[in-house]
Amino acid sequence: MFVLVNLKTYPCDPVAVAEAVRDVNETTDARLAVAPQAAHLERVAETGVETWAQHVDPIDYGSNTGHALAESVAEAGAVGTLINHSEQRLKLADIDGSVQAAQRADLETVVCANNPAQIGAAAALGSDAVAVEPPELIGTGTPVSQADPDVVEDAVDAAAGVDSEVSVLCGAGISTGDDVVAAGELGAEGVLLASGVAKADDPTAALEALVDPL
Ligand SMILES: O=C(CO)COP(=O)(O)O
Repeated sequence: MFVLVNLKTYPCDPVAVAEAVRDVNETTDARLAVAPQAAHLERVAETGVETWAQHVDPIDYGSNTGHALAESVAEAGAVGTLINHSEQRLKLADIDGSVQAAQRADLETVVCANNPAQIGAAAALGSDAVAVEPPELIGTGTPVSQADPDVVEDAVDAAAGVDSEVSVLCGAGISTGDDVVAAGELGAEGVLLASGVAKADDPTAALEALVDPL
């Protein structure tokens, strides 16, 4: 299972969480990575953890003030990027452009979507993976894999119907090892999560509990 920890703009210490992710990654067959804010990418990547960006824009070098250029994200140490997170939604054409920008910079891509219908559209854009995250469950602690298992199964079916190579992650409310196991049983190859680690008093303990049953 791929466990991608999104730090959003939570007021956690990104380097401390990155070190926890790096260290727990050494103890498990699961693949762990962390997605800090753009301003923290370099410091996080220097820990040696697998580092992802939270977003890249559908742009190239040039006059694009305030945008996230895929090449700069990669130079800062990111090896992959989220695109179209529920908190950073893009138009379809811009999702397509961001996937192409990320691929130009050799970044792995996960395109997020709110529901299985959007997953089908996202899977058509050539990303490495798609992630279904029902917005109403994000940050609630109520896991999508248990509260709304149909969403995960339908997302897996929708992606497979478009591109059998694209892997499917799920996210929203995931915070325990049981949640991750349930996601896997529904066909997801990984999970996206945030508050369960970024807001934990002890991120290492939270991560250990997440991967323990895997
Ligand atoms: O948005 C998410 C991950 O990208 C999910 O957030 P939570 O894990 O806090 O529900």
